[in-house]
Amino acid sequence: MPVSAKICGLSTEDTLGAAIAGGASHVGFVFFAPSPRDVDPARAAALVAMVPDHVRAVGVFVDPDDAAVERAVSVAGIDTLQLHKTAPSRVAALRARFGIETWAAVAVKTRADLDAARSYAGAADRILYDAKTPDGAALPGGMGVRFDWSLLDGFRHPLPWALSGGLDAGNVAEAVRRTGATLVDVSSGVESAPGVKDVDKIAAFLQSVAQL
Ligand SMILES: O=C(O)c1ccccc1N[C@@H]1O[C@H](COP(=O)(O)O)[C@@H](O)[C@H]1O
Repeated sequence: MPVSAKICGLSTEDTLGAAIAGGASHVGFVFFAPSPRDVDPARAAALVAMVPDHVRAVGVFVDPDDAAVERAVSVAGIDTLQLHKTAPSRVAALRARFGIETWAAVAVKTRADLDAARSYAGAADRILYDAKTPDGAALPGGMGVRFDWSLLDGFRHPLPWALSGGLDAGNVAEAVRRTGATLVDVSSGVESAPGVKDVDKIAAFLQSVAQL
């Protein structure tokens, strides 16, 4: 099964170009002020304008209000929502209102955390399994934390899904082998510092994925 990749937290033309040239299926833009990757809708619009039709432009949000999503969709032109810390009813409401593909992030540390995935059946189009970040952390994602991939063993996924959390060029092959993921998502694993994407790391990650 071919594996595709999302490069998340892009904020510059050169790193977005590296993601597209390297074969990313999805590119992500973070709309969350506390994040070092936060982009405003006007800046995101300039970047999304570079994204070819075969690559999806994903907006990453943390329990957003309608106005924030409206700006990202209508001004920036994102075509997929990635929602962290957002209740199933709210995910369903945003998906219905904006009518675009919608992902629900499920933060995983223990097997019990996977139960949350079932509550998104019918509300989201895809589950993004991400590592739970430490209590009190500034961000619910994008911190390079990974979870125990064996927790997914035998789990009956209620929806199509993707894997994220602490992935990088060196571990993505093992992550895919261990979990069977067909879509992987990386942010800090292709950075030289928080919020600073690295074109060589992006290329290396996408090369690792292309070899799977
Ligand atoms: O990247 C961020 O700043 C961010 C902020 C708020 C919610 C999610 C965020 N990132 C997402 O986190 C995962 C994993 O990131 P990492 O590879 O472990 O650094 C990824 O899906 C990002 O989209």
